[in-house]
This record gives sequence, structure tokens and C-alpha cells, in this order.
Amino acid sequence: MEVVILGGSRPIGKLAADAIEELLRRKPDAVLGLATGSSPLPVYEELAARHATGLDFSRASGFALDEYVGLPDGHPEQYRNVIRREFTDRINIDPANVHSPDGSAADIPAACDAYEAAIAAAGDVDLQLLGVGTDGHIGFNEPGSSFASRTRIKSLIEQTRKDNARFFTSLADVPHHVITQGLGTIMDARHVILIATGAQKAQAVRDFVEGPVAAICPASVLQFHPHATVLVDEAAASALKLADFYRHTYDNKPSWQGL
Ligand SMILES: N[C@@H]1[C@@H](O)[C@H](O)[C@@H](COP(=O)(O)O)O[C@@H]1O
Repeated sequence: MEVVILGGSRPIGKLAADAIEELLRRKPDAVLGLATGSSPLPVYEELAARHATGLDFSRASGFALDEYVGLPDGHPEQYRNVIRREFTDRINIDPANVHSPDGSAADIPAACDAYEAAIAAAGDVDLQLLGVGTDGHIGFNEPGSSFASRTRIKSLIEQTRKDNARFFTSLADVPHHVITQGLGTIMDARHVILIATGAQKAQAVRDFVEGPVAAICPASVLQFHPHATVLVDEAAASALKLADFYRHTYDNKPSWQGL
């Protein structure tokens, strides 16, 4: 796991966009794993700007990490709509190639299996963007999630509902259930870039980067990933024991820049 400590959201967005740009140049039909939440927004901002000056997504495809269950189609907080609004409507990716779990399916387990099959049929995710919850969740894999899990329905813990209530009118409007790619699904991505910013993420970052690998902290499974990059600002890095080592080792230059 490479931990890169950067000056803020803007350089983080640029560095992650560099990785995606490099991937698209090497593999124009790359499969991107897309995350919601505020953490990846600077990446989408940067990619939209690069698209305006020629970066081509026409052959790429995308798979969202997760989705709320039960929000009516067209609801602005349905993650499929968030991903479109924040990212895919701003680039030239084919909308037919942007996939999300179906949170309003009549048969949820079948929809989860179909999502796994679609990811596999696309050849698996080349680069997965991730944020992290204050409890260490990735996607919506809450503490206790199996490291072998695949796409499935999950219940949200109260802290996550509270964290996400800012996007809704009230806490009562935040769904209790979600569909999320499993930790096993996420681990199949060839490269994972996790972004965490702000002091409220410092403990989660410390726990998953330097703590034991344990289901109580789902993101800690990334310690087993052969190519995981963690991009953090100073505030999110503030509880890391080995911060100076990471600064020295990665020196703002993750592996795709020839480390
Ligand atoms: N399902 C999403 C996660 O994918 C995201 O990582 C997390 C953190 O969001 P933020 O980046 O806004 O802190 O929020 C939600 O729970």
C-alpha cells in the first residue's frame, strides 16, 4: 500500500486524474470503478476539465460501487444520478456503458448477481476510486463485512446514516438498506485509489493503513491488495504513526509516476 500525503484536495484530484489519464492512454477501453461521496469530487472536476481539452472517454466504461435501496427513480440522491451529475454527464463516456446496482429491483439478490456478472463480462475493474467512511467502510461495506463478500444488500449502521444525512432533507429520509460491491469485488480491481481528506477521517485512515487487518475496519483489507494507493491530505494523515516515512518514501510520487 502506498500512502501519499498531499497539500489538499486539489493536488489529490490532480494526482488521481493523472492515474486515470495514464490508464486511458494505455487502455482506451478501460473499466473505471466510480465512487460517490465528497472525496472523489476533485478527481471528477479535474477529469471534466481534462476532457474539455481532449481527454477521451468514448471507449471507457464505468461501474458504480454502491446504491441506495428503495429511493424512487430520478431521486437526486440515487447514486446513479449522483455519478451522472458529478461526472459522467461532463465527459464523453457512453451512458450505456455506465452501470450502477439496481436499488429498485424487485429481486435484489438477482440484481446483485447480475451486477457481478456485468463487471466480470467487462473484464473487471482496471482502476477503482474509493472514499472511506468514518467507521472504515468502503463502498457500503460496513464493519463486520466479510473480506470475501461480493455485491449484495446491506443495512447501514446509524453513524453512516448520520454522516450521509447531509445529502437529504432529514435523517429519516436516509435509506436503511443499500446494495454494495463486496470487499471481494473491490479487491479484484487491478488498481485501487482511496482518497481521504479532513480531520474527521484521521482515525479511520490510521486504523486501515496501520492497524490490524480486521473485519471491524473493512478498508484494512486493502493491506492485502497488490496495488493500493492512498491519497490523503495533512489532516487525514495526522494520526499516522509513519507519516514521515510515507513522506520520505513516496515524496508525492506514486508508482504510476515511475516510483
Ligand atoms: N457509500 C459512500 C462511500 O463510498 C464513501 O466513501 C463514504 C464517504 O463519503 P465522503 O467522501 O463524502 O466522506 O460515503 C458513503 O458512505
